[in-house]
This record gives sequence, C-alpha cells and structure tokens, in this order.
Amino acid sequence: MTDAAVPTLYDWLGGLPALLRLTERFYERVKDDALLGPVFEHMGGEHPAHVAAFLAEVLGGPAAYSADHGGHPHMIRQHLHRHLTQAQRRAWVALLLDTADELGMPDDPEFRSALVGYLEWGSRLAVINSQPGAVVNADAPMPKWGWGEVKGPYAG
Ligand code: HEM
Repeated sequence: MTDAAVPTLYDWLGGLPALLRLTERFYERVKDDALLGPVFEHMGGEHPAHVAAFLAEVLGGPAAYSADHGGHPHMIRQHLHRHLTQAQRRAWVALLLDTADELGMPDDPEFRSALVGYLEWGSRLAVINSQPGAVVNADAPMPKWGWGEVKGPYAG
C-alpha cells in the first residue's frame, strides 16, 4: 500500500458519526458500571460529543476540538484533582473497547493495536494529571495518533 493510499485511523473507523455512536453508547454504559458510574456522575449532556470531537482530532480527523473546545490543555484541565485510580483507568479502557466490539467497529489487528496504543497513552495521562500537584502545560500540543509500527490497515 502506498502512503497516499493509507487512510487515517479516523477515516478507517468511519469518521465522526462512528465516534459519536461510540461515545454515546460508552457513556450510557458508564452509568451502569460500579467503578466508573460515580466518576462520571456529574458529567454534562455534551460530554460524549466533546470526547468524540477530541478523539476525532487525535486520530487524524478535523481539528474541531482545538478550534471550539480549548484543545489539549482544556482536556487535561478536565481531569485535574479527580484522583483517578489505575483500576478506574483500566475499567475505562476495557469498557471503551468492549463498546467498540458491541458496535462492530473495525477489529483488524492493525487498527485495534493502534487504538489500544492511544487509549493506553491517553488514559495514563488522564490519571497522571488527576493527581495532587499536576500542572497543565497551556501550550501542550494536540496528540496525533497514526498506525504506528504497522503503518496501515490489514491488507490480507
Ligand atoms: C484516552 C483517554 C481519555 C480521553 C481522550 C479523555 C477525554 C476527555 C475529554 C475531551 C474531556 C473533556 C470533555 C469536555 O470538553 O467537556 C474529559 C473529561 C473527563 N474525563 Fe476523560 N479522557 C480520557 C480518559 C479518562 C479516564 C481514564 C477517566 C476516568 C477513569 C476520565 C474521566 C474524566 C472525567 C471525570 C471528566 C469530566 C467529566 C465531567 O464533565 O464531569 N477520563 N475527558
């Protein structure tokens, strides 16, 4: 596959509509999760759409979260002082991946390993930035995630 023919992760998973389906369903399921339910007890109705916009930008889609929602520093700020635990983080990642399966999102090894790579990285940052003393870098760039070592989707 030539570089020009390699889709972004965003295109491969189905773009913003697919991410919105994922986050809407994920935060519905969060409410019924014993570990995660209390963490998201006070989230606003726009939270799933904001997280979808954030993921879209990271995975190679439009830069709408940077343009409209304050970019990476704003996202980091949302996690400050929340004292998130590793158990909560693992539950968050597991439930998101479970929801991706439930919705029939691409499950080729290349895509899923790239997705898991980002979720591991991003969720660990969320935990680190939720601990006492965490400081937000106001210039933190938006992370950009690609296919990593596998360089493109499953080609048979
Ligand atoms: C890759 C991992 C993650 C991403 C991309 C992410 C993304 C975001 C974003 C974009 C927001 C702000 C939404 C807005 O602008 O309104 C947010 C808020 C939040 N996140 Fe995360 N997050 C991640 C991991 C986690 C984890 C692991 C937890 C807890 C287990 C968590 C808990 C929260 C909470 C509690 C809020 C605030 C919700 C509220 O408004 O009450 N996040 N996250």
